[in-house]
Amino acid sequence: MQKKSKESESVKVCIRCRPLSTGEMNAGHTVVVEIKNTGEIFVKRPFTDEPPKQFTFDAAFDWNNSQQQIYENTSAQIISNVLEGYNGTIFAYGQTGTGKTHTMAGVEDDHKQRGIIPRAFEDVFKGVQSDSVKTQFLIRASYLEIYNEECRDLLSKNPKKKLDLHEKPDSGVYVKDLSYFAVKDVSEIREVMNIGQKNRSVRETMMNAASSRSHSLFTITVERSEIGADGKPHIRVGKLNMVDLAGSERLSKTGAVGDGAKEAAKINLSLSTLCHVISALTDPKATYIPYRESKLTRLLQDSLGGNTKTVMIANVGPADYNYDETLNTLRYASRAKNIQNKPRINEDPKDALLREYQDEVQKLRQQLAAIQSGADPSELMKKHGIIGKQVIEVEKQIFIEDKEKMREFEDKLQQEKNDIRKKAEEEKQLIIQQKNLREEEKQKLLEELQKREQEQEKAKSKQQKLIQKLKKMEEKMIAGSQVMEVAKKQQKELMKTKKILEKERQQEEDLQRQLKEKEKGRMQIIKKFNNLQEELEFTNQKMENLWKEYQELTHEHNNIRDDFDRERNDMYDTIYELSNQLKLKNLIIENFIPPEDYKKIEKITEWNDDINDWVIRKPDFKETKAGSKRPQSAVGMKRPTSEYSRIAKGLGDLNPRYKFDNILQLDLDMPERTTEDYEGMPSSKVQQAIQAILNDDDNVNDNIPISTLINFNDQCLQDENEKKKATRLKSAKRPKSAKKKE
Ligand SMILES: Nc1ncnc2c1ncn2[C@@H]1O[C@H](COP(=O)(O)OP(=O)(O)OP(=O)(O)O)[C@@H](O)[C@H]1O
Repeated sequence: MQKKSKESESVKVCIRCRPLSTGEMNAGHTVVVEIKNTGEIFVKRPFTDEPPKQFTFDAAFDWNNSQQQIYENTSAQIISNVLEGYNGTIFAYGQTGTGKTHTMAGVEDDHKQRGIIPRAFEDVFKGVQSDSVKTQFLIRASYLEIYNEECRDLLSKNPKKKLDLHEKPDSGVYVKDLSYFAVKDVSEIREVMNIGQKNRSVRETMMNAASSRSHSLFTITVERSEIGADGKPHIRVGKLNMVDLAGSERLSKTGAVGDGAKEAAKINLSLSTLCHVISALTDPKATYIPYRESKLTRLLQDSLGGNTKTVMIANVGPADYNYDETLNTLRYASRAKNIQNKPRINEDPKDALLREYQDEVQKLRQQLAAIQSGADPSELMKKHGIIGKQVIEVEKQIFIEDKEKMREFEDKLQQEKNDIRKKAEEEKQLIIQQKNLREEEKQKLLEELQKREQEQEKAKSKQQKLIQKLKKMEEKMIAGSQVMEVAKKQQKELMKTKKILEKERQQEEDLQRQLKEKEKGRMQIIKKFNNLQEELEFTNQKMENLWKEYQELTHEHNNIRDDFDRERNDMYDTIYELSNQLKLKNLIIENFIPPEDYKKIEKITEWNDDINDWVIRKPDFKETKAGSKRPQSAVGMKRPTSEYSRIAKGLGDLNPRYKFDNILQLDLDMPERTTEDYEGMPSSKVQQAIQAILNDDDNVNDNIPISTLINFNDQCLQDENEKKKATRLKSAKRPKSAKKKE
C-alpha cells in the first residue's frame, strides 16, 4: 500500500559554475558568468554591450563554494527523505567538461574534494545508526550505465552485457537482471562504487581529459522496518538515484570522429530527449511526454513528473567561448524548475526484501532455540520449510543480548566438541590397554569408537554452522543504536533549523522579486501632474523604459532564435553522423548478406516498444498449419528411414542418402599422373652402356673405351632429357586449378 501525499512539489534546480581551467586561462579566455548567493546567475554575451542574461534558481554556486556546501544545500535533505521511505533523485546535467563527475563523485582520496555520492554514503549510514534500536534496515546498492543507448550493469562480471528495461504496474520501470549488493557499512558501499567506476566508459576528448561517455546511475535502496501502532512490523522503502549524465557536446566544436562521434551522437540524442521531456512536462498544451524515446528518460520517468523528490544540478563553465552552451543549459534548467512531482512514502511494498529476510532469521532462531532445548531441529524444518534456501547477501547488527547469548552458546558448543574428543581419547587408551581382548576385537571396538566420535562431532559442527549462518544473516540487517538517540535528536534539530533557514531565504528572495516588480509597475501608476511639462517628462520617461524593454525582448527573441538554429545545426550534425553509420551498415548488408537471408530476417523481426529495439518475432503457432510429425528413428537405426530408402538399400543402392547414419566417407584423393612409361628400343649406344654396366668391371674396360663411358653418361642423360621433353609436350597435361566460385 502506498501512502498518497496531497502535496506536489517542484523539481529543485541548482546551478554550479566551475572555475576557469588552466588551459582556458592560458588561451586567454575570460569569465562571462556572475553568480549571486540569492540563486541568481548573470551571463554576458562576449564582445557585446548587451545587458547580461539573468536567471534565478533555487540555489546557485560558483567556484568559491566547496563540495561540502554543494552537498549540504542540494542533497542532504533528500538523503534523510530517502531514509523515511521517499524516492529521491539527484542528477547532474550540463555541457561536457563542466564538472558533473566532479560534483557527483569528486576526488575519492581527497576528503574535502569528495562529491555528493560518497557524502551520501556517510549520511545514509549515520541516519541508520541514529535511528531507534527497534528499527531494522536493509541497504542495497546497484550501479549501471547507459552507453550508446544500451543499459549495462557496472557491477556484473560481464559489464558490457546489454540489459533490458521492463515495467511493472506497481513499481514502475526497472532494469531486468541488474545486480544489487547488500552493504553493511560505508567501506562496503564505497567498495561497490569503486568496482563500478573501474567499469565505466570514459575517454579523453578535446574538452575533457576523462570524459564520461555514458550516463551512470548509482542507486541505494533503503528498506526500514518498524513496529507500527498496530504492534506489527511495517516496511518502508526509499530509493536514492544519483545520476552523472554524459555531457552534451557539439560535434562541430569537439571534432569527434569514429567511435567518439558515434558516442557523442547517441549522448546528444538521449540528452535532447531529456530536454524534450522537460519541455513537454512544463508545456500546458503538451499532450504527450516522450519518456519512451530514450533509455535515460525511461529510467528517470519517476524522477521527472513522478513520485520522486528530485534535485537537478546544472553545471556550467565560466568561459566566454562556452557562452552558447551555458545559456542553453540555463534555459533548460530554468524550464525544469516548473516540473511538478508528487512525492509519496512507499509503505509496505509487496516485494520488500527485508520481510523475506526477517522471516528467514526468525526460522533460524527457532531452530537454534530447539537445539538449545534439546528438541529435534528437523521437526522445525518440516514445519517451516527448508531454511536458508534463499540466503540473501545483506547487512545487519545483532541485538546486544542476543550477541552475548550467541557467544555463550558458541563457547558451549566448542567445549562440548573438546569434551567429545577428550572422552574418545580416554576410551581409546582403555581399549588399547585391555589385555584380555583379541587384536581383531580391539580393532573393531576402536573403529566403533571413532565412528561414534565422528558422528557426535558432526552434530556439533552442524550446530556451529547454524549459528554462523544466523550471525551472518543478522549482520546483514542494521538496527538503529540507542547510544545515538541523543545524536539523532540533535541532528533532527539541525535539519529543522536548516529547513527554517532555507524557508526564510526563499521568502527573502520572493520579497526581492516582488520589490523589483513593484518598482517597474510604479512608473505606470497614473498620477496627477501639476503641469503639462511634468506630464510630458513622465511620458517620455515611460516611453524610454518601454523602448528599453522592447529592445531587451527583441534581443532575447533573437537569441532564442539563434539557439534554435544552433540546436537545429547540432541535430543536423547528429543526423549526418547517424546517416553515415546507416550507409555503412547498408553497404555491409548489400555486399555481405545474401538478399534472401536479408529478406528472411526482415520478415521475422519486429520493433519492440518496450525495449526500444528490434526483436525476432515469436512464431504464431495458431497461424501455421500443423506440420507433419517428425519421423521416428527406425528401430535399432540412428536416423529415420522411409520405405523407399529401405527398398533402395535392399537393392544394393550405395547412395549415401539411403544410409542409416550420417558418417561421411572420403577416399584418399590421389594426384593425377603426368609422366609416361618409357616405350620403344633404346639407341645402340644406350644398349651398349647398359650391357657394360650389367657385365663385369673387367669386361667393361676391355670392350668399351673409358671416353665412351664418359660420353655415354652425358649422351644418355641428353637423350633421356630430350625424350622426356618430347613426351611432356605430347602428353603431360598440367592439372587444372580449381574453378573460382562465382
Ligand atoms: N568546481 C570545480 N573545482 C575545481 N575543478 C573542477 C570543478 N569542476 C570541475 N572541475 C575540473 O574540471 C574537469 C572536468 O570536470 P568533470 O570531468 O567533472 O566534467 P564533466 O562535466 O563530468 O565532463 P563530461 O561530461 O565530459 O564527463 C576536471 O578536471 C575537474 O577536476
